[in-house]
Order: sequence, then C-alpha cells, then structure tokens
Amino acid sequence: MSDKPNPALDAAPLLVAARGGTPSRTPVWFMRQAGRSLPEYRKLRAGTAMLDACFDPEMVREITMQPVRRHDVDGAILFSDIVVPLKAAGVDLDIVPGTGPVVAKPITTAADVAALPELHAEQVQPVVDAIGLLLDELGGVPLIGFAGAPFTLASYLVEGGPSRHHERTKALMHADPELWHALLGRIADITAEFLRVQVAAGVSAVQLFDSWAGALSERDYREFVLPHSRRVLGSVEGVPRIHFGVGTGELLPAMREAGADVVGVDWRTPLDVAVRRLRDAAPDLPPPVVQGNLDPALLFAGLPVLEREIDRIVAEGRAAAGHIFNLGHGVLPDTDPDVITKAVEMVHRQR
Ligand SMILES: Cc1c2[nH]c(c1CCC(=O)O)Cc1[nH]c(c(CCC(=O)O)c1C)Cc1[nH]c(c(CCC(=O)O)c1C)Cc1[nH]c(c(C)c1CCC(=O)O)C2
Repeated sequence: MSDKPNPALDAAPLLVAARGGTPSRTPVWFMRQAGRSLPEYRKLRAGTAMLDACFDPEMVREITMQPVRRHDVDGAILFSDIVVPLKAAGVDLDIVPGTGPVVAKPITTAADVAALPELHAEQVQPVVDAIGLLLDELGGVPLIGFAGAPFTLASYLVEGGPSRHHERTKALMHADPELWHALLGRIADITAEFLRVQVAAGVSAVQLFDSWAGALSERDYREFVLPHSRRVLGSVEGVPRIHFGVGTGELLPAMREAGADVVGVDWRTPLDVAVRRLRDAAPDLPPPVVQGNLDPALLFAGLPVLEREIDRIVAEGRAAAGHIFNLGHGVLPDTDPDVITKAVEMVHRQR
C-alpha cells in the first residue's frame, strides 16, 4: 500500500462503485484509453519502441495522464502492457507494431517451462517510479494497475504471438495437463508479483486481463485456468480487483469465482443479463458489481446512436450493486478522441 494516504480517493466514484456503494456519478474509463487514438500519444511515442516507452517512467506518466486530461475519465489506467513483466523477467519478446506481442522462442517443452524466469521487484522499478510520479499528479483520480492473466499470457508464450484459434495452447493444455499446470503456475507467480509491486507502489485498483479466455469452454476454463487466476487474484490485498475477458458471457460466474470484486463484461452480453447470471450462480454472495460494456465500434456510429446506447447500458447497469462504465473491449485505434470525450459527458449526465 502507498505510504501516501490520499483521502480524496475515498469518495472517488470508481472506487465507491467497485465496493458496491452509491457513487456521486456513474464512473467511466475506457480500456486502451491511453494510446493510439490520441494524436498527442502518437507524437510522444514517435521514434520510441512500445516496450522502451513502458520502461521510461516519465513517458509512462505522460501517456497515462493524456486521456485523463482530455476526457475527464474517472480512472487512469497505467500505460504498460501485459507482456511487460515477462520482458522484465528476461523472456525474449517484443511488441511488433500492428501485430502485438511476438515471442522469440515459443514454449513447447518441460525444459522451456523450467527455464521461465521469476520476476524480481527491482526488474520493474521503472513501473514503480512511474506510479510514484502519477500519484503526485492524479489527485482524486484513482490509478488502475493491471496484469495479463495466466491463460492469456500462456497463449502468447505458447503460440509465439497473437493467435486466432489458440490451437497450440489448447493442444498443450489437453495433451499434457501436468506441463500445462506447471506453465500456468510459473506465469501466475510472475503476474502475482507484478500486481503486488503495483499495489505496494500505490495503485487504487487492479484489473486482471484474461482477454482471450472466451476461447475456452467453461469446463476447460474451470479445470485449466481458474485455479491459477484465483491464486493471482487471491494474492492481491487491499484494492478492488477487476477481472475481464472478451467473449466471456458463458464464463462470467466462473471468472467471479476466481476472485473478482468487479466482473468485466464485453458488449455481447447485456449488463442486466450478466448481473442475473452472476446472481443466480452465487445467491449467497453479495450482489455483483460489473464493468462495461459499450461496443467500441459504436464510437463510430454518430452521437445520437452513441447516446441511445449509453442510456441503455446505464439503465441495464442499474441491475448491479455497482456499475463502472467502460467499453466491452479496448478503444480502436481510429476512434475520434472527441467522440470519446463526448461519451464521457453522456455517461456523466446520467444519474
Ligand atoms: C491482449 C493485450 C495486450 N496488451 C493488453 C492486452 C489486454 C487488453 C486487451 O484485451 O486489449 C493490455 C494493454 N496494452 C496497453 C495498455 C495500456 C493502457 C490502456 O489500456 O490504455 C493495456 C491495458 C498498451 C498498448 N499495447 C500495445 C499498444 C499499441 C502499441 C503502439 O502504439 O505502437 C498499446 C498502446 C501493443 C499490443 N499489446 C497487445 C496487443 C494485442 C497489442 C496491439 C498490437 C497492435 O495492433 O499494434 C497485447
């Protein structure tokens, strides 16, 4: 936990909603708000590789702040990437523009798994330094830390890069469950340490991205993934834990069971339906808190459509104990930043 208590954060709408309380306004932030849709981001990043930017505290501070200044969002997401802790630990990988993370030597054998390094806190000191700079600047806006969940990181490590079908990953999972669990255990250690470091440095909430978990059946998710995500989320203390994946309508209760305080929902499942599923699956737990779920493509559909969709989503979100407005996945690179600002205004106009 930070050594700098900040009473302004106690009433921050995002944190109030995350605890299931009644915020002063519907909190809103956008996944991938820090990044390619902003001209000031492109200008700052020109000539600097993505991963170099992630290890430069001053750049991380500036890029994290850009959408906060522009859009009046209720949360800042740390500018980083899910592969940062792997890179920091010594895994040979890069982020290729237009492609995503590419791993030099994909993992296939027990020896590869055994060779996966541990993450030591000092290897992500630039991230800690960036968080320190941000806490000074953000005031009452909560900083959200994040990490990639074991399954999503395993997919990049096993496939060697982005994958549509995750076939090598699923093959390994089913053909050699022992090796699979060993691999996810190692990744979970790295992820848990990365989140621990961010919480110790003072972030107010964390989001665990299991972006590609929606590729799995619920049965496989429960057997091969949930125990590892649960260990990661269970290791986070003192801040709300948001857990998100794409296409996870069938997995929402299981992802909550993994230890989420806030369940992220993509645009395919209406929020009131998501809330009902979560409630029905766990009638003894407190009513669920959700985050989502505007289709990022609808930021291209014109303001009247946008306003109608935002009204609908806010209304459906009232079924939950708390609702953090967000997209159902990240901001698309060609999105007009002024439309994002307008969307934030539209959410804030609602009560
Ligand atoms: C799967 C995943 C990745 N990275 C991330 C995820 C999970 C979220 C999701 O499901 O979208 C998480 C992520 N990546 C980035 C952030 C920063 C904070 C934010 O949300 O604004 C966050 C939270 C910056 C980034 N991460 C990346 C960029 C683009 C790099 C650039 O600007 O050159 C940014 C701003 C690169 C990246 N990194 C990754 C991809 C698929 C890409 C895009 C590749 C491309 O199309 O260029 C892996």
